[in-house]
Amino acid sequence: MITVTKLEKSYGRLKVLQPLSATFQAEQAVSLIGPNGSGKTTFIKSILGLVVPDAGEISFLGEPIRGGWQYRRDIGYMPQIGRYPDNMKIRQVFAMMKDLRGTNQSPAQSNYLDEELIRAFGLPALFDKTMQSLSGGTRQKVSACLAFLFDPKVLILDEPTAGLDPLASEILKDKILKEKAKGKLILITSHVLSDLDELTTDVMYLQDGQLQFFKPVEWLQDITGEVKLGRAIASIMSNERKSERVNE
Ligand SMILES: Nc1ncnc2c1ncn2[C@@H]1O[C@H](COP(=O)(O)OP(=O)(O)OP(=O)(O)O)[C@@H](O)[C@H]1O
Repeated sequence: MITVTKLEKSYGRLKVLQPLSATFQAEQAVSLIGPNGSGKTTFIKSILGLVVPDAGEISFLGEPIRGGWQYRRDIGYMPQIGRYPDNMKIRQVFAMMKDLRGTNQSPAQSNYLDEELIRAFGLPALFDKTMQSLSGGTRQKVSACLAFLFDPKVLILDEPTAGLDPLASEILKDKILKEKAKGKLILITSHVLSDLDELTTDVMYLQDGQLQFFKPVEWLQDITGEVKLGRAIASIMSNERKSERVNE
């Protein structure tokens, strides 16, 4: 569904993505994990066309994305920090997004809106609040609802539960599981690995912009003997550190 080939990105002298290749298929829920600054958001933004890579190629459903934007209609994106016009009310943000999507869309496509999460979060009661007046968590809820709104084939979620209260986190995780069951491709980053346990089919681990591994979660569980993602990753990382010390 998405193929990334030898992707590279630097900011000045800092190599943020070393040549990185990966293929993502429908029905996968890929957890993109790595330390702060390892290049996860840069990788995601490259797929979304928000960061222009220095080298390499990304294709979506077999077509290179370079210079194109139509493919973005098939991707729902929840950014780490959503930015919205301060004075716009929540209802206006949703209306604006629907208007933008409504243009050049066939009636059949424009009819289907997934507003389940809007109701589950109780957002209609807050529709007349302006974006600048919202708490961080409520702003995150708006971002989440927009990612799911147009029933996209792919969901890219950057730290989706950060800032959400426990109930909202569970509501969002249930929604992600539901969309996963429909066979969508889900790409998700989080530092809260316990949030990923139920969801993950595959783990992509980045460090210093380099892909350390991209494997099914069962592989990770087998080689570490750990069921929980957090423990499995910790086990791999501490073994790597030990072997680095031996090689020093
Ligand atoms: N626009 C930019 N200009 C300069 N440097 C940047 C820019 N965007 C990202 N970087 C740098 O690239 C590196 C990777 O950043 P990125 O946001 O991709 O990491 P991350 O793995 O998502 O981190 P986190 O877990 O903290 O969200 C960091 O060192 C960051 O400072």
